[in-house]
Amino acid sequence: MSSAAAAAAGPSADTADAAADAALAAAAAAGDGPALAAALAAGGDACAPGPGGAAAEAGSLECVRMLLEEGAPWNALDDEGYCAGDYATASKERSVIELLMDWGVSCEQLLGAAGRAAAGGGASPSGSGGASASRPPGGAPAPNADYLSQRLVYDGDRLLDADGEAVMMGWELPLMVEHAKEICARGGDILNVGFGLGLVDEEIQKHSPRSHTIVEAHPDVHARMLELGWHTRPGVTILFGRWQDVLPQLLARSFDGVFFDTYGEYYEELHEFHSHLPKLMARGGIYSFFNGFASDNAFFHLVYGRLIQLELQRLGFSTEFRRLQVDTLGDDHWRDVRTRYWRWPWYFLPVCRLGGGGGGAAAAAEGEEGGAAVA
Ligand SMILES: C[S@@+](CC[C@H](N)C(=O)[O-])C[C@H]1O[C@@H](n2cnc3c(N)ncnc32)[C@H](O)[C@@H]1O
Repeated sequence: MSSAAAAAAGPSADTADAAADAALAAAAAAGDGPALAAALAAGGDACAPGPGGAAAEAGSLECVRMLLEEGAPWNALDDEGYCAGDYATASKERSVIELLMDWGVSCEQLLGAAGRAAAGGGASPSGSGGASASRPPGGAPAPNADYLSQRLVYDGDRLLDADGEAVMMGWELPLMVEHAKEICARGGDILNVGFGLGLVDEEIQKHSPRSHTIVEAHPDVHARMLELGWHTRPGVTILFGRWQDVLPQLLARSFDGVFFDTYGEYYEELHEFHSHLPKLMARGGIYSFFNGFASDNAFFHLVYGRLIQLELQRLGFSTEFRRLQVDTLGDDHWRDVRTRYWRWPWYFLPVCRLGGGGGGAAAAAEGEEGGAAVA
């Protein structure tokens, strides 16, 4: 703890200092990150004993900063499966949350850049039913090649892969209704990447866009689209192939609304897709994506939200997240599904506008549901 911080922290600073030293020593001895979570686990007791309040928070902040600077990973989980950010969130220590959030974002940015430079690297999974682990190293051209070559099963209101992983499920319909509403707010030409169950596409159709382009890579899904007659719908164009492969056709157009929801891809693929958006979209156009990154940990999920928000900001987008309520998903929802890929009662729906500015469905909805920036 710096002397300035110690002075500001008041009488509890000495105890906090001692606890911080002990936590730091423990972290150094263990050489791992769980000490960081452990330091905050007991409501911050290890960092800043006492009843809480500003002094305790200042103690926690300095303690966490020291641990991070000593190399404790920001994202290590303790035995309970929680990270330091989860504990800081639970005890509402805003400054500690901010520190961990900023640290996490910086680390992920650096890792991403390093991975890209090495044409490989780790990332976090995406996609509605994205349940896979980190992206395998080696920079394989199609990270979901296995998925794209296996048989899929349409089972009522869900689409499963050969391993029983859910590619898309009907419970997401209320989310897709809102995604469609946002990207169609300006009307015009709409692009959707990833058909799945066609939920978002059915919703897009209800907004009567001037044109509606759908990119889909899986042969079984494409066959389903033809079976359902999507190719005969007025204004609809189906591009069969990976979005990466049909990109030249997409870049020949300009879209007013874009939605991205693939399966078995990773943050790196989303990052790459984003890099094309300024060319793909008309000024004032609205972009959204299925926000399922790191959905097994609330804090990591928020870090990814911030990371993507910053990335889109650099590309000229303003991003806000609308918080939507998700119905309780009981056991019946997950019958025969290998991985329960969603566990939260909320969903942060991204609304990203090229060129910034307000208005649109998101602004209209803000009064109703309350807009939420990530963190
Ligand atoms: C989660 S589903 C999309 C669900 C859709 N939003 C809905 O409302 O039903 C993901 C879809 O993306 C497709 N997909 C996966 N990788 C792709 C890629 N690189 N390019 C285009 N489509 C892809 C999958 O085959 C799958 O149909």
